[in-house]
Amino acid sequence: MDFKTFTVPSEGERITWEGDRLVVPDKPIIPFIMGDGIGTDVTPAMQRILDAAVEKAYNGARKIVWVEVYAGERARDKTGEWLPDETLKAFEYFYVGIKGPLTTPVGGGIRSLNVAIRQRLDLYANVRPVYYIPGLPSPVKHPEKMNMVLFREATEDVYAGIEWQAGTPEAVKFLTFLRDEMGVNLDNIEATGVGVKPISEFKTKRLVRQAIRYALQRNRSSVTLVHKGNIMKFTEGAFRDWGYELAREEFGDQTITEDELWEKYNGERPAGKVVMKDRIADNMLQQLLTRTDEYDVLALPNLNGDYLSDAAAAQVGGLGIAHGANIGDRVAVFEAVHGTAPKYAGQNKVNPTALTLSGVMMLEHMGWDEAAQLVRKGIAAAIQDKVVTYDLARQMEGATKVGTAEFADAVIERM
Ligand SMILES: NC(=O)C1=CN([C@@H]2O[C@H](COP(=O)(O)OP(=O)(O)OC[C@H]3O[C@@H](n4cnc5c(N)ncnc54)[C@H](OP(=O)(O)O)[C@@H]3O)[C@@H](O)[C@H]2O)C=CC1
Ligand SMILES: O=C(O)CCC(=O)C(=O)O
Ligand SMILES: [Mg+2]
Repeated sequence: MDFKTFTVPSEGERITWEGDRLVVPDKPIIPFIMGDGIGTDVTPAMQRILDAAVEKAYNGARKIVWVEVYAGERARDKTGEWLPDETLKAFEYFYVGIKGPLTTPVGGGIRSLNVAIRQRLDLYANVRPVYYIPGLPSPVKHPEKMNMVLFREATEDVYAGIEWQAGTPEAVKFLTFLRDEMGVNLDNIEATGVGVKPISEFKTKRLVRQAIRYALQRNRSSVTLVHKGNIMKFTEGAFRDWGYELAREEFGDQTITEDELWEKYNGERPAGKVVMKDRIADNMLQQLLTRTDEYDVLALPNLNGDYLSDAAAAQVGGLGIAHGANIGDRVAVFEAVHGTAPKYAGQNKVNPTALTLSGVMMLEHMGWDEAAQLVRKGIAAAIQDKVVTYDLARQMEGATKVGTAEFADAVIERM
């Protein structure tokens, strides 16, 4: 495969698939996007930590061969485009990659590149684990009760980008159609913006399938469908109904509903079965705080998943810790939950843990569990020793506040 915007390193090899198995060579080529804003702070720190862990775990027999692919401001400067096709092709070709955050302007300008990457590579499950690492500061009394994995649908919902600005001919045409042809009671058509929220059976079911499989493989107790289906009946309500339907159709022997749990099993979950629940999203946001340990795996439409990920992360260290992955059927691109935090860009200040733990998810996806464990150990020890970046230091007593690069050093020393 020929690329013009970057040179494929001669040293490494490509990760491939053999049937259902990911085949990872000893020197896999991993494409990465540096990211805008704090991307240039956290991405090199993450790479340094992962490199040290791989070196230590395999005594030099394995090595990640990084290759920068371009998106966002660096792509615009280099190629004149925000998201060159080649970048998407690189992720498709190399199958596993990682990205720093990319800026999206509010109210106008380019559409989200982060969303575009997920949509165009069909990375439909945005997976975000949220759990407590001992020693993390928290605004709640029992942060250790938090242990959830969010499966957020990442290709549709209001993120599909089907919307028109107030006063444009498209908005007026669409709203006039709704009023005149569909009988919708609308006034002020000339001064109304409008967006469309597609939620489909196929895309809901494939997301819920991944969530249930994950729960079964890891003996997690429940999968909760989080929706606002009382109000958005045919989108979020349908998300709930299709989720339950999928569980019945494909996992009938391995899942039970909450009603069955109480009626048939007296509240005692039978071994090997996952309890399917659903909650309305506003209630779920308070239950994150009040009944934290009653929730395990969550499956959510795109917008709910976006909101809930940051809210849940706040209970266990915040956005400096929150990590994740975008997983499709073949390709996976790992990324932190946070954005570009522009006010801290280039200051060697922010926490690289979120992107580094996303890198740990990448190592585990590759089957490099020994290296992943070393990184987890180093991060846990640095937090225990209270050697942390500003975000955690400001919530702790007796912490040693360090910069991004120095935190990476502290992790490496403790691996
Ligand atoms: N996937 C992606 O690439 C994402 C991109 N974005 C984009 O990022 C831009 C900025 O978005 P914004 O809403 O400000 O959200 P951000 O997540 O970028 O930042 C919000 C706040 O979270 C804290 N924070 C974020 N990252 C870290 C970190 N690594 N270490 C410590 N603290 C951190 C900071 O808090 P404090 O101020 O309290 O110190 C920061 O001000 C927007 O253009 C948005 O579209 C947003 C989310 C995801
Ligand atoms: O794409 C963006 O700019 C924001 C996306 C976001 O907040 C997220 O994916 O969590
Ligand atoms: Mg978000």
